[in-house]
Amino acid sequence: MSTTRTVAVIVGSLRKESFNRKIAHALAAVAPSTLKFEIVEIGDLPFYNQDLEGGEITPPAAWTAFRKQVKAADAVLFVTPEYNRSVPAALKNAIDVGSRPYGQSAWSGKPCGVISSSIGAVGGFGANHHLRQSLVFLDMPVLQQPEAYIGAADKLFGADGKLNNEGTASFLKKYADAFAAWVETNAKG
Ligand SMILES: Cc1cc2nc3c(=O)[nH]c(=O)nc-3n(C[C@H](O)[C@H](O)[C@H](O)COP(=O)(O)O)c2cc1C
Repeated sequence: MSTTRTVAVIVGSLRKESFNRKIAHALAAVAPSTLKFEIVEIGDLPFYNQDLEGGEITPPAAWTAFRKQVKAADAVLFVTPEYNRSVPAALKNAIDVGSRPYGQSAWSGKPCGVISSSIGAVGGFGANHHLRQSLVFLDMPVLQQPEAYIGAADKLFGADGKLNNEGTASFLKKYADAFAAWVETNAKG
């Protein structure tokens, strides 16, 4: 019997009707049942500020809760838009918050995947690869193939918020299967 693996899903957009959030849900719906996806919200995390923790100082409760949620997961899936050819500030802040205090990073060693999506044709390639730069330093094994740059995101969903593009649906299935195998190979324990 396969082990159930929990996946912390980090959505880089804070927008209620975010296409990236919808993509995250669409992927979870077709993924193998061994993966349990939980979106970990990042919108209420105060900006990282080293003055707010260390020694006798109690860090913001939202940071502590976020770190705990990420640490509890077996793997991480980032689903993010591209902002000005890079990673949205909210996502970068979440990465920074999770990476501290020094030596206690919540990210360390967790297998992960990166899906980027935008309404443009390039599918968030810039954000995808800027994010990968941080993931190297955070020591997170990243799924390499298939790469996931999903363009024209505004054309993929119906009025009910459901994916209505067959090509994208079958790509997400392929991605989810590869991600499940990657997590199984790289998860600790
Ligand atoms: C501040 C900002 C910067 C953006 N920069 C880019 C960009 O560099 N490349 C791109 O393809 N789309 C860019 N967009 C458009 C996004 O692809 C679009 O807003 C998309 O819907 C964001 O994803 P979401 O639906 O998950 O919020 C930008 C949007 C915003 C708000």
